[in-house]
Amino acid sequence: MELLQVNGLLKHYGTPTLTESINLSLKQKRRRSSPPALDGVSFTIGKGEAFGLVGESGSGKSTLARLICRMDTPTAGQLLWNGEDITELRGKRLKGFRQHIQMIFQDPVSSLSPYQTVEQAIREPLRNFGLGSRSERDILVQELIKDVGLDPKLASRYPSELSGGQNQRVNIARALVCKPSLVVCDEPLSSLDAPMQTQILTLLARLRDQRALSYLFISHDLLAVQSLCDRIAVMYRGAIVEIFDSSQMSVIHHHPYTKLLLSSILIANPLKRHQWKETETEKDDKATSEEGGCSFYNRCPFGTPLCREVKPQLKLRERGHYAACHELDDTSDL
Ligand SMILES: Nc1ncnc2c1ncn2[C@@H]1O[C@H](COP(=O)(O)OP(=O)(O)OP(=O)(O)O)[C@@H](O)[C@H]1O
Repeated sequence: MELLQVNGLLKHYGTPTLTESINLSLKQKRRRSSPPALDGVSFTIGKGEAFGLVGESGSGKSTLARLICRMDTPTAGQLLWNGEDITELRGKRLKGFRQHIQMIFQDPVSSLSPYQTVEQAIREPLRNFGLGSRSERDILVQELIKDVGLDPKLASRYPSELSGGQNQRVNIARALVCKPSLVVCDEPLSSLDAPMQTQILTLLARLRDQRALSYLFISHDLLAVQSLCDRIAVMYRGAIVEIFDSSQMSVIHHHPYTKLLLSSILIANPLKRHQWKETETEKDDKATSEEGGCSFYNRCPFGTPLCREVKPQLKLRERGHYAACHELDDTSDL
């Protein structure tokens, strides 16, 4: 059985409240309701699996992370945890569930209280969830400090007295102290320099093996995701446009948006990376997903009238490879 099953998640932030809607005309309502942050997202994460999520800024990655951790509720859709529906969990049951999914955030310093030492920050979740006796907590905290590669002498230091990498290790220890099954890592490398990114990636890989953890690993960096994850999902404008095994990244026929992401890795000069974006101006600006077509149509060099009219569905192409693209329909039918 899958650890986590995400079924058709929809999140709409821009919907006017009931009172507001009464006073708005239909035209005003249409203008007020922005496109959904998540538009029917479905995937699964297996036990012990590292599942990567990539996509540009604003594509809905953090929204998805927050919904999975039940820090926010979806507008529609379903979340199953070990087969149990957790979409509507409330109160004590929700608090109990939170122990099983922990999150690591982008900014290691602001994720920690400036008034807590390393030791206090790691111990806090144990107290919140009422786990272990005082001496058991002491042992767990000391073990974790060593396990995440921190010098035990740093235990009494505050975040301002540590480097970014050391603070991120504290966040990782804090996330692991309650022995979660799934850790959601939301851009955990992006505020670190390159050597530190490699160290944290290596640490996450080791901890996963040692503790049989599952990860939802979110990043802009496709290579970092490939190095850690078993499978990769690519998000564009609130939808998953492709899912593939990371071992297949260099051999499969990708969705055009993934090709664009891959080209940004392969083309060293940043000014030459986004040449595809210029196609936006060559096409009818009104032809967007709002009218039912492919949301990538305006940026896609392969777009056809069918892409403008009909939204492509995420379909199985070959073993482990799903993509939402009419162009790939043609190639897979060959
Ligand atoms: N609390 C909120 N209220 C209103 N709109 C929001 C809220 N949070 C996110 N959004 C909108 O939802 C969309 C998705 O945002 P989200 O932060 O999930 O994207 P992201 O892919 O994580 O971006 P980034 O990589 O920059 O963090 C964006 O259009 C954003 O403006």
